[in-house]
Amino acid sequence: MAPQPEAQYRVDPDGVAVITLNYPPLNALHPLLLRSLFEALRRAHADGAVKAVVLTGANGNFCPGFDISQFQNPDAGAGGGIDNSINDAICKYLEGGPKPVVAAIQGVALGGGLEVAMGCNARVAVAGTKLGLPELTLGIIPGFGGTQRLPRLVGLAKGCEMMLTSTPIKAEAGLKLGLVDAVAPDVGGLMPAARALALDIAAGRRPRMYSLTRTDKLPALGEALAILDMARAEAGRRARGLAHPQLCLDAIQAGIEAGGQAGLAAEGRAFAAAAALDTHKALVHIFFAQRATKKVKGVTDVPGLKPRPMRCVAVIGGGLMGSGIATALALNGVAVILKEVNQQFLDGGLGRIRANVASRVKKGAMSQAAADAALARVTGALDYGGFDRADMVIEAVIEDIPLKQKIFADLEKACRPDAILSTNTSTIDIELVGAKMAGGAAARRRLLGAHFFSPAHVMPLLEIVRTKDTGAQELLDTLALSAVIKKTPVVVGNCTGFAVNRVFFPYTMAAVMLADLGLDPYRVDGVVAGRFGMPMGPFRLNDLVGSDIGLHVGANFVTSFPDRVYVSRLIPALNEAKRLGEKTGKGFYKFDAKTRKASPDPEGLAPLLEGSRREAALLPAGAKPPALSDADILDWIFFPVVNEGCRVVAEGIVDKAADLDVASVMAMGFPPVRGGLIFWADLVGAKRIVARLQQFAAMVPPQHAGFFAPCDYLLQAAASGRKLSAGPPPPAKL
Ligand SMILES: C[C@H](O)CC(=O)SCCNC(=O)CCNC(=O)[C@H](O)C(C)(C)COP(=O)(O)OP(=O)(O)OC[C@H]1O[C@@H](n2cnc3c(N)ncnc32)[C@H](O)[C@@H]1OP(=O)(O)O
Repeated sequence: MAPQPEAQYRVDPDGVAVITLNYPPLNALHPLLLRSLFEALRRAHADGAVKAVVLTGANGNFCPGFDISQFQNPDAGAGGGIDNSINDAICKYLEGGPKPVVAAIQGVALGGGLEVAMGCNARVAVAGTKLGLPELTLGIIPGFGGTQRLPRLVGLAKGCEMMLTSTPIKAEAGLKLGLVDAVAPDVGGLMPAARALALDIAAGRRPRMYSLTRTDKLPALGEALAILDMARAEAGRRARGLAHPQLCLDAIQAGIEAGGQAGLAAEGRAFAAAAALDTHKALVHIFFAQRATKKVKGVTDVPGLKPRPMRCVAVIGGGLMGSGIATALALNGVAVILKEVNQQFLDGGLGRIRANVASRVKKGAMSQAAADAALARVTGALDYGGFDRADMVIEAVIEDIPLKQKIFADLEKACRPDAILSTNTSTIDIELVGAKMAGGAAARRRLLGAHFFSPAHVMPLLEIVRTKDTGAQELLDTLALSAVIKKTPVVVGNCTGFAVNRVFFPYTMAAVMLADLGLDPYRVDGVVAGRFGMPMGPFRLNDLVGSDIGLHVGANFVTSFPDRVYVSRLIPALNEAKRLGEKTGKGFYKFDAKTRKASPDPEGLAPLLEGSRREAALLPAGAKPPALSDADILDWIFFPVVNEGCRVVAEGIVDKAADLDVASVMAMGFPPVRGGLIFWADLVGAKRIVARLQQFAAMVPPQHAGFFAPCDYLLQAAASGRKLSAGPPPPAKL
């Protein structure tokens, strides 16, 4: 039976009523839990035997905030049903009731969880507890009084910073700032400390504090307004064009100018305004989609199937990818064998791992002792001796099919029969990689793709590629490993480019087509990055990846999907001119030798563009480039991407459409505020996308029209009104 939200109530002999939030796993504030909490508080205030109240959480945790699933519940109403009645109840029963209330916090107090705690008269937290208001990452603002109480407890500048960055702080920092009143060194010390504090307040031995009406941490009005102005400018810079950070600051400002109570009313209005925006829906979707990637049909739901520990992983190839993968493993407690073909390459790979780890120490992300421990987990190897220790192998050599085939044939002999054999290829068919393995079905069970994104120790996604033969056990083990190394996994099917690269090949091709039509590449990049919110435009991305790699990878798509690729002279011309991008100092852009900063290079690019345009002949001789607006440019580039995404969904390459949303956000930088590729496409509407694709197809010579041809899945959605995110309809019953 599903757990029921409940605030448990008991009164101890010392006169302390203990109210325990209980809603597994983490005690999120479901509306029923809130109702039960206020009911328990009413009881405590009415009970003559109760002197004081301690509010705590079950399941080893205090509270991660309002139950986010309520935002997706159509019966809950707008904004999950949150209205000012909750703020009124916090004021009446937590902060201002007849008995003092002390929060006893462990695990996390986030969002509404921290807001409830701040509504108490004091807070005690276990060392290491995380405290924060991350609502902005969900496209909303704190709605249980956080915009008012946090600045009054920690100061205006710090409060704004905590809300705008959504970054939690630890209890120890909270003590220094005044967010908590005491820190218990361990869980055992929590309840006694909270109980003693509550009784002290009840007996008048300690003052009873009301954070909503405190002003001692607030600066004078002029200074406060200057801080808010700065915060607005910073929010504008960080969250380009987004409304909810500004709404959050509006609510804070209202409270500074007119007092906490007026601030609560303003907060309610600002919350409702933020909750009505698509940004909020998109970010909530990404929150759950990201967690759902870990649940894979036929793998994580198989009764009795348990992940095996991956204690030692061998990485073959110490280049940029291999050393990044090895770094990610070593940093997270996994022993690594790094194999290279000669001492010079091995030294290079080990050096890169050292540099990756050192940079984390330099940034303050880890201690030198932890860095030393991570490096001690890495062993270099020039042959397969010792590979019998490996629970898994990740091959990360160059994209050369015969070389990979030889490696996998060798691995079959060198590794234990239960070891997982994986390749980090970004495009090559996994079955082709394992084609020379002798072991038949048993060998094919343990073969899979483990596709990392560069730099592998930083980028958060791991694409796990299954063939039709990959075993559920091996997939489960790899999913578990991804959790150990803190990557979000997406399990995908085997095809050219898998999910991520396949969906994004039209991104560059559509952009190159625009350049061949006479549009300025720098304008295109500006629109895609500045207006749409990608981290960089397609031409700048080409320079980051390298024109040589782009050409090589692009060739795979030309072979696999000849009906819908756009082949131009432009990228080959860049290769011939040695304009490979950042690594040669020039590509579409030129790069400062010292700072590596990119700047446009229209003169250098002009001859290449002219040559490519001439050869492409997309326009009749002498015709002017089409007058495309910024919105047209975005449609031109992203609708073919959506179209390919629809094919990926329809073919079952992803388990569910939301997996593609997560993959597009985490690997390609698709703006999370748009909810990922397919979520965004549903907001735009299949009908409009089809109409635009057909319009674009008519603008180019017939031999290129296939690039824009809508796939069946998209056409059917446009005709039926079915959501693209719904996945392929089940086969009709005979
Ligand atoms: C009015 C108010 O101001 C509005 C709000 O409070 S909005 C909510 C604000 N709070 C947040 O944004 C915090 C969201 N949660 C988190 O950041 C992380 O879950 C965490 C840091 C608490 C824990 O992280 P981690 O240990 O990696 O576990 P994680 O997998 O994320 O969560 C465990 C489970 O709890 C669920 N969960 C966590 N927080 C939740 C929440 N606030 N509501 C509903 N479910 C939640 C997750 O969906 C997951 O469920 P699953 O096992 O079924 O997939």
